[in-house]
Amino acid sequence: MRILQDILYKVNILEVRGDTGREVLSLTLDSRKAEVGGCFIAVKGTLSDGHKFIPMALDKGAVVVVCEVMPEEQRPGVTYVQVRDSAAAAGQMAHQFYGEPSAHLTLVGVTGTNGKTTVATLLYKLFTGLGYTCGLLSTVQNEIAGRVVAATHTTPDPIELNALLADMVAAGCTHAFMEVSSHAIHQQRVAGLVFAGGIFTNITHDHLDYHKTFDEYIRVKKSFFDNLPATAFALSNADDKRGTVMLQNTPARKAYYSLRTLAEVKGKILENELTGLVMVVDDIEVHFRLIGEFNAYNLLAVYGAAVALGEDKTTVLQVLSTLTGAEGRFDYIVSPVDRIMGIVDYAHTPDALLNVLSTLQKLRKGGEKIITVVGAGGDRDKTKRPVMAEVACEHSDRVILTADNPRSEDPMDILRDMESGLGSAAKRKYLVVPDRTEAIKTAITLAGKGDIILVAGKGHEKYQEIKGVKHPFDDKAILKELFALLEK
Ligand SMILES: CC(=O)N[C@H]1[C@@H](OP(=O)(O)OP(=O)(O)OC[C@H]2O[C@@H](n3ccc(=O)[nH]c3=O)[C@H](O)[C@@H]2O)O[C@H](CO)[C@@H](O)[C@@H]1O[C@H](C)C(=O)N[C@@H](C)C(=O)N[C@H](CCC(=O)O)C(=O)O
Ligand SMILES: Nc1ncnc2c1ncn2[C@@H]1O[C@H](COP(=O)(O)OP(=O)(O)OP(=O)(O)O)[C@@H](O)[C@H]1O
Repeated sequence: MRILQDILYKVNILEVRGDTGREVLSLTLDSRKAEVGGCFIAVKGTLSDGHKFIPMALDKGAVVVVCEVMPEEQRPGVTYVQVRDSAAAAGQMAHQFYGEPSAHLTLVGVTGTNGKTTVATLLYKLFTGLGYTCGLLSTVQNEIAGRVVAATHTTPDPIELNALLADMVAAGCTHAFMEVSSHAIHQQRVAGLVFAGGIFTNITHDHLDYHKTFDEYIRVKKSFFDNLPATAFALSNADDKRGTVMLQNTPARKAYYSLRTLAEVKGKILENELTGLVMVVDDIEVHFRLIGEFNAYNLLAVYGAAVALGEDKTTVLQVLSTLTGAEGRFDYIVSPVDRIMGIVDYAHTPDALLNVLSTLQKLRKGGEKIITVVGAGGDRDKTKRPVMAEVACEHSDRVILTADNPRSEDPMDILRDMESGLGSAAKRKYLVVPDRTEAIKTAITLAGKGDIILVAGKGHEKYQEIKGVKHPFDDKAILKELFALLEK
């Protein structure tokens, strides 16, 4: 039983009209999901204002309304709570409603433009390998002690988030690892959570459709660290230009990881091959199965976090050395004929694409060609489209520009935006093949023995979203099917 005044315990309240001693059966931010006996929290969103939907929530049986602006007319029998910030209230109320689950877990949040999924997934695998029962909240999927729960967001809304954390506590989890997107920080989806640690991977040009300026994007990410408790650790990448700024005002225990400078967690790459990485970490030489310099950073972040949580260094490195990464992140298959290497990677930002391509360039031994299949998403930051095409052409031997998730946009418009970034030198390198399956097929036709095909942008996704409809689509499965045809 949840009593309203208990759930409101940490909320900054301006005014209450009605009974706060009443029971609340459910919480929702969406009037369409309001239930009899439940509480509707009205939040001002990016498209509309939840306050408009208060009557709808009440018609559906809600008995409590939490809002920033008191409605002019109030219905009898309903409790109205006016708060300073309803998005923050949603986080704090959900945390109380679900029994403060994060306080019963060692919860670590990972934020940054790239690497969140890889780092959170590696942490989940590492701590599971160390013998703990763990939970994971990631873009690819959520996991509760090994049970997979589909993910809708990188970071779910505060109500779903706290419900998932409560499920983890109920399943006996002691640790939880979660991605914290910049949208989530800005919309206060993590308000009220008790973090044991926060990790910063890196920050580059992305999500400017939402955050408008790079400075604002940095400010939002930094606020996650500003709000960590003093009992938590804050671990940042010393080699990222903004790595120090991120931790500037955090009350948490600060530590840095680095491949290039002095830091608490110091790593050095000895070998970087298609078979894995050999690194020296804290004077111990280790072979890792993950590939590429950016994964060296991810591994250092994971190692640093485990050490900050008091785990034994040698045991951590032993388990880490056995792990593979997350699905669709530098995921590869090799064709049975001609040993063409097909790599599926979620790189959908210029920086991530550059990272993958530079990694591949460093890893090739001889004259293997790199053939890149890449597009850009519709209804998202348009400025990155020409840059993605430019990066692809500059760092590959051949490029096939194709559709990603065009969403509501015409794929040809997106492809034209991409082409606008290409000068005359690139003209001989690229082809435009809008159909993604055909584009992958074209790449295979162009590939010779030992060549590398990078299919970038969609990673683990199992669909392609065209005109609002999600069609089944799986880059890795298509590569596999087409590779099998080479045998016939
Ligand atoms: C732009 C954005 O982030 N939107 C998120 C936001 O919605 P919003 O606040 O803008 O919603 P809105 O449509 O303006 O409505 C305002 C309020 O009215 C309510 N409403 C609306 C209609 C109605 O009939 N009744 C009603 O009560 C809504 O529930 C909402 O509370 O809050 C919702 C609840 O938390 C999210 O589901 C929604 O995610 C949308 C679907 C989305 O696509 N978000 C993406 C961009 C996102 O969050 N991505 C990041 C990862 C980014 C990355 O790293 O790649 C993520 O963490 O997943
Ligand atoms: N530390 C890193 N630095 C730069 N690029 C990285 C790093 N780790 C992974 N990448 C690249 O970025 C892509 C996205 O990686 P990952 O999914 O781990 O990041 P993310 O932050 O979770 O992104 P998203 O929130 O969009 O899922 C990977 O497919 C990989 O190519």
